[in-house]
Parts: sequence; C-alpha cells; structure tokens
Amino acid sequence: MIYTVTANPAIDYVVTADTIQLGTVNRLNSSVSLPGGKGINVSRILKQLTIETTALGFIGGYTGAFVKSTLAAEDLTTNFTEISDTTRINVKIKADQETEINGQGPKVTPKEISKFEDTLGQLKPGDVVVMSGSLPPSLPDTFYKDLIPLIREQGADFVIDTTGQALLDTLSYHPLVVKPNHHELAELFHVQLTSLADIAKYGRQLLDLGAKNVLISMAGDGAFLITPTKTYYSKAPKGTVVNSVGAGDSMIAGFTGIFAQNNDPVASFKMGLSCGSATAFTKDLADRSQIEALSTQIKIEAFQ
Ligand SMILES: Nc1ncnc2c1ncn2[C@@H]1O[C@H](COP(=O)(O)OP(=O)(O)O)[C@@H](O)[C@H]1O
Ligand SMILES: O=P(O)(O)OC[C@H]1O[C@](O)(COP(=O)(O)O)[C@@H](O)[C@@H]1O
Repeated sequence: MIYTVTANPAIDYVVTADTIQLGTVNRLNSSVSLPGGKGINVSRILKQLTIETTALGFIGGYTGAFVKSTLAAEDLTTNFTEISDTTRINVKIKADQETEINGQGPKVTPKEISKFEDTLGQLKPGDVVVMSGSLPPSLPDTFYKDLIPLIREQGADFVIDTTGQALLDTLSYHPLVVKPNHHELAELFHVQLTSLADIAKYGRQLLDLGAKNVLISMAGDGAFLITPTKTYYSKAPKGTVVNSVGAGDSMIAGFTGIFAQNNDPVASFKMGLSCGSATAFTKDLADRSQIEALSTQIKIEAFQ
C-alpha cells in the first residue's frame, strides 16, 4: 500500500483569462475547482495506475468537505484527520503567464496532530509513505522528519517531496526517492546550474547524502534519474502544456508506484515521465489512457 500524507490539502481553483492586470477588474474565460495538495495528487495518479493507495492528512470545513466528496466520487480511499479549521483554497491563474496564489492553510491543534499520528499506526512492512507539500503554519518545520521514526519502526519506506533544509534534513534517513526540480537543486547547494553535467553532478550529491534514488525534473527540458550505479537522462515528451499544476506530483506517483512493485528504477523513471508530462498536457491530472499514450515517446539514455 502507498500512503500519501498531505499536511496542507487545498481546493485548486484553476481559472483562465486572456490576460490579468493588477489593480483592475478582470473577467475570467473559465474556472474549475479541483481537489489539490501534493499528496492527494500522488494518490489520484496512483489510482489511475490501479496501484493501491490511501490518502492521509488534515481536512476541515466546507472546502475540506468538497475535497473529500470529490475524491470519494473517484473511489479513492482516504483516511483524513478531521480538523475544526477550514482547508485552504489555492488559485491557479492561466493567462498570458501562469500565476499561483497558494493559501497558508488552517490551524491544526496538538490533539489533531496526535489523532493523525494514530492513522500511521496501520503501516506494514513494505508499505511506502509519500510525504509532500507545504505545512500549515501551526505545524512545526520538522513535522515530516518527525514522522520518519514512526514509519521506519513499522518497516515501511518513505518518499519526501519538500525543498531546502527540510529536504536535506531527511536524506540521512534514506528516502526511496527525492525529486527536486533543477531550480530547487540549485537553491539547495547555493549554486547556479548552467549545464546538464552540473545538474547531474549536484543531483548525485543528494544520493551521497543518503537518498536511495534521485530524480531531477526540468519541466519541458527533460529529467535525470540518478541511482547508486548509474545516471540516466530523458527528454520530456512533446505536447501542448495546458496546466502543469500537479506535474511534479504525477512524476513522483509514477516513479514510486512502479518502484514499489518491481524495484526497477529505469521502468519507474519511464512511468514517472509519462505521468508528469501527461498531467502537464491536460486540464486536471492525467488519466490512464493519456499516460499510456505518452510512454512510447520516452527514450531513456545513460548519461556520460
Ligand atoms: N512543459 C512541459 N513539457 C513536457 N513535460 C512537462 C512539462 N512540464 C512538466 N512536465 C513533466 O512533468 C515533470 C515534472 O515537472 P516539473 O515542472 O519539473 O516539476 P515541479 O512541478 O515539481 O517543478 C517533468 O519531468 C516532465 O515529465
Ligand atoms: O505542481 P506540483 O508541484 O506537482 O504541485 C501542485 C500542488 O501543489 C500545490 O500547489 C500546493 O503546494 P504547496 O503545498 O507547496 O503550497 C497545490 O495547490 C497543487 O495541487
């Protein structure tokens, strides 16, 4: 079973407009509300791949009720911890440029945190816990890191998708995979990355610091997979980008889902790329047929 932890779920309110001008009234061409938050996105893609998953996290209020009922309609298994405050709304504007306005998130009380920790008591050896996305302001910065001993005690593995020091702090616990994009990688090491060779070199440092596998995504410019024995590169499939929200989460879902089944990092990378790009080329997250249609385009090469 792959459990996802979304500490800060959201409604993703995706709107399109020809142009957006600050300081004036803007009229939209379209709008849609989607269940959002990084772990939830991972679970939704796993469901498309018919890989068993349960979404965990904190949920509350009328927005939380929307997220829960939308996921239930997709037949997605959830075991959220109910909170008394209200789940956030994130606004994703698709105009001449893509702009995101993400809420801070609700207050989570110590009692709600301990109820959530109880939901992790059901883990079994071989399970994987994917922890991703921002933390609501009332949770400590170490929230994800503090869950790792609990996960490990039960023989389960973990994947973490976060950035900066919070990511570095978890590497010595050996996450199954980490996936910074190339901008996040540059920020982690306070460097400018100007060539593919540089990106691969700094990506490998995450492996040296403890990650079992490293993905470095570069949106339309392809991605790296770095394993203990080899570095691989693939171009991104070609297509028209419609809404790239959730592309990174889709990549993590594809990689983790296949890796949990067969431990094959290259097959997992291929699925990760197919899921990421299929999501970038569609309004919501991709469905299974869109993912399968892209997989024939992907050519993975050994890098140097
Ligand atoms: N413009 C794009 N064209 C093709 N694939 C894309 C595009 N943007 C994202 N993807 C796919 O989604 C994956 C993750 O996207 P990326 O933007 O790098 O992640 P994040 O959202 O975490 O920053 C990429 O490796 C790629 O497979
Ligand atoms: O595009 P990505 O990185 O895969 O993540 C998209 C998801 O992350 C969010 O932008 C939330 O991100 P944060 O938790 O970091 O605020 C959601 O609104 C969205 O569903």
